This record gives sequence, C-alpha cells and structure tokens, in this order.
Amino acid sequence: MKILSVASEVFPLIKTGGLADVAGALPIALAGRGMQMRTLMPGYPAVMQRLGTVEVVATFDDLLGEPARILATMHEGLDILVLDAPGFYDRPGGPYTDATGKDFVDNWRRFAALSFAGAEIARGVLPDWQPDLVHAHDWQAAMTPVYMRYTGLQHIPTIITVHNLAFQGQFGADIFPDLGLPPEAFTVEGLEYYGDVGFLKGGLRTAWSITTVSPTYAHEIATPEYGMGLEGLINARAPDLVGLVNGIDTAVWNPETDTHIARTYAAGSLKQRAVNRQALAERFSLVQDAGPIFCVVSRLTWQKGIDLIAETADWIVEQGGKLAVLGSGDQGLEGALLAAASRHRGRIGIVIGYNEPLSHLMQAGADAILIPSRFEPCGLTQLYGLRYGCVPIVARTGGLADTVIDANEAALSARVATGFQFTPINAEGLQHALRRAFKAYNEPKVWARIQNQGMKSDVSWENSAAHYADLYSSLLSRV
Ligand SMILES: Nc1ncnc2c1ncn2[C@@H]1O[C@H](COP(=O)(O)OP(=O)(O)O[C@H]2O[C@H](CO)[C@@H](O)[C@H](O)[C@H]2O)[C@@H](O)[C@H]1O
Repeated sequence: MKILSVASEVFPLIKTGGLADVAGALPIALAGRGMQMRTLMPGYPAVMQRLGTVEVVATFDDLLGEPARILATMHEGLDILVLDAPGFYDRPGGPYTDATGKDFVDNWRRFAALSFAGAEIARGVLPDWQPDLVHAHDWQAAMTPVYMRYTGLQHIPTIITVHNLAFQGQFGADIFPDLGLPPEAFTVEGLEYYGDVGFLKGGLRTAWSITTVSPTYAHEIATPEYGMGLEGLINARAPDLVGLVNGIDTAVWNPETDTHIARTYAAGSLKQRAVNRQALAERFSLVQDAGPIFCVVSRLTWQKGIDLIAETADWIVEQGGKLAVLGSGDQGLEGALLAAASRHRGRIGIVIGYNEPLSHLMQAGADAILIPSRFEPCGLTQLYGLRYGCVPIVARTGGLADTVIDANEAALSARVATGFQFTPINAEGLQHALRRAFKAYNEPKVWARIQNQGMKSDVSWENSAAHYADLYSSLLSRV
C-alpha cells in the first residue's frame, strides 16, 4: 500500500513539537507492515541544509504564486518529499514564525501551497509513484483533502489527523480567491467557517476519515468545553472519527542506548540513574540532596498548565522537592518561573529554550515529570517518562488519562500503577497529586515499583501502527 503523508514538521529534519515526532515515527512503524509511506514537507532552510542527495521529481512554474520543485530523498530511513519553494520557505525564523516569534503573515499561502502540492502528488505528478491514500496532519496540511475534494480526486481516500484542535488555521475570507478553488469550496460543506476560511475546518469536513491522538481526546472534542467551536462538526462526523494513541520511537528514546545521557541504564539497573540525576542537578545548579527532582519539558503555555507549576513552585520547595524546567513560550510564564528560580537558588532551575539532548537527560535524571495540561490530545513527554523511569504526574485529560495508570491504593496493590493523575486541573489538584508522590517517593520500594511498572508499559508504535494499518485497509476497501 502506498501512502502519502503531508506534515509541516518531521523529526529529525525539523521539530517544534509533538507533531514532528509522530510524523517521523509513524512511517517507520508502518514499514514493518508492508506499507510504503512517503512524507511531503516544506523545505525550510534547516531542512534544506540537512538533506543529502536529492532528486528533482516534479516542478511547478506557479504554485499559488511561486515557482516550486519537489525533491525526493531518503533521510534516516524516512522517504521524504521536500517542497522546495524558496519564496515560501527560505527565510529566517522558525517554520511558522519570524525571528521575533510573530506568525508569518502569509502562512495561509505557505501551507495552502504545501497542501496543493500534496493533492498534485495524489493526482500523479510524480513520474512513477501515486499514493493509494493520503494522510494529512493538522491545519497546515488540512487543505490537502480540500484540494482533492474540489479538483476531482475525491475517489482517493484521505485522512486528517488532529494533533491539537486549538490550532485551526483560520483566515479572513479575502484570501479565498487566491486559493485556486472553485466558488463552491467556500460554503459550509467546505472551507467556510463563521464567515472566514478555516483550513482545519475544511479538512475535517472533506477528509474521508478523521483521527485524533487518543480515545479520550476523541470524546472530549465532541464537547463544547474542548471542541473549540468545532464540536458541532466533530459530532456530525462522529462515525468517521477515531482516537488512536501515539507511540514513541523506542530507538530514539531508549535509556539503554541513549547517547544524550550521562549513563545508560535499564529497568534492572535503575541505580545507574543516579549518575544522570547528578548531571541534571549540575546542569540546573540544584543542590544534591535526597529530595525528589521534578522536571518539566514543555512549551510554556496556558494549555500545558505552566501557570499551575509557577503557582506551586514555592510549595514544592517547602516540601523538600526541587524543580528543573526546560521550555520556552509565553513571556509572562517564563518570567514567573525565572522569578521562582531566583527566589529559590539551588532548588529551582530554569533553562529557557529548546534543547533536544537536554530533554533526554531530564527524562533520565529527574525523579518525576510534571504535566498539568488543561487539555492534552495525547502527550508524548509522559510516554518518554514511562520509558525512562521518570514517573509521570499528569492532569487527568486526553491522552494523559489514557496512558498513565494512577497510583491509587488498588492500582498499587495490584502492581499496575505507573504514575499519578489529578483532577480538577488546578493548583490544589496538582498539590494533592504531589503530596501522594512525595509519600510514595519516601517509600523507596513503592517508588521503584512504580518506576518499574512504567518501564514495562508498551509505549511503542506497535499497537497504534496496527490500528492505522487497519484504518488504511478499511478505507481502501471502500474504493
Ligand atoms: N524546550 C524543549 N526542548 C526540547 N524538547 C522539547 C521542549 N519542549 C517540548 N519539547 C518536546 O516536544 C515534544 C512535545 O510533545 P507534546 O506531546 O507535548 O506535544 P505538542 O503539544 O507539541 O503537540 C501536539 O501533538 C502531539 C503529537 O500528536 C500530542 O502528543 C500533543 O498532545 C499535542 O498537543 C516532546 O517531544 C517534548 O520532549
């Protein structure tokens, strides 16, 4: 089976968040099941620099206003198609924002172009490869099924995966004439969204099937509380919606072989973690005492509940805990955390920025990872935590609820507990979970049992890849 995946970021070529991890790991997991997935992504400067040998497989004189080419290459086992369109992608900044962090004003055109190219590949513009099915990720690729629907390709199955409904790609109606679509695409059956153009809305309306990244989130987004205005549409499409929990790349995230950590270890040699713990404490200038180190690796945003961390930081220190935070994002939250760190030197350490190797050391050295998200479609850092014996303390929402087994009395005695969950999602809820975590931490046998059980959890792609493969097959059987 030939599948085209379309995504705006793919690890290890470029990553700003969890989407990249998933877009980079799923093709490899599917390869073992006889599926050939090629991934179309934009040629940002960071991507172009990393490419080895490329072959030009298609050219466009005018792709929504710019000349463009599609380059084919293999990169660390991934079959990549790069959309090389310098007018759209060759500029300083990140994938979506300029160097000052502001969204590019032409993001609608940049990602409509990506989607347009995806639809052209589905039409057969590559010399010897045409996909049987197209799988688009998030709003940046969501126009792919829209273009396919309105340009005569509706017979090819399409899937849109929602990694985060909060990001919808909504733009003024004035862009519509430049999208190269027939007028009927700007109706409630297509792109029209409260008078605007909604890229994700259009994808959700036109794709054959919708997936999101956990069963709980699939239920949640059908409610006004989590639906972000799209709950009506999500409900209407409920028969075509499924929640499939993400896996992680267990080769990249493997404490037995990880080259980013100070000492490798396995479930049977958890004592070796102490070396990583010490390296972590040094990196964050934390005192070396017996109190637990809680870490946070996250975008620093309201979604991720980082304000709850700031609110709880003093209390954690009072209880004898330490806090190591790696992340960047909202300036107010960065400021609040930096202020907490300067109040508690040696007890709270903050690194502002994005640092992939350091994120590995944190999972390998911290005792627990805090994830107090207000909503969390799946969450990956709790899965890394499980794999690394870094006990996850999570809000009971979305994929966090689906992947962590709360250490309540029953789960502890049945030896199935892998972490701590809390609700309501506020500072009191978090403190309550932390109180339970401190107690367990002070009973080394109990803590080790939770760590060990977590390390036994299946966080690989095996299960999910099988579900995706079944979904692809069932869609193809409808052709
Ligand atoms: N400062 C930093 N330095 C280094 N690494 C950092 C970092 N900040 C974050 N990361 C890394 O970025 C990734 C973030 O993953 P999350 O699951 O939290 O996803 P995110 O909210 O980006 O994505 C969305 O998509 C994913 C994938 O489907 C869903 O799991 C999630 O719920 C949804 O919100 C992790 O690999 C994490 O280690």
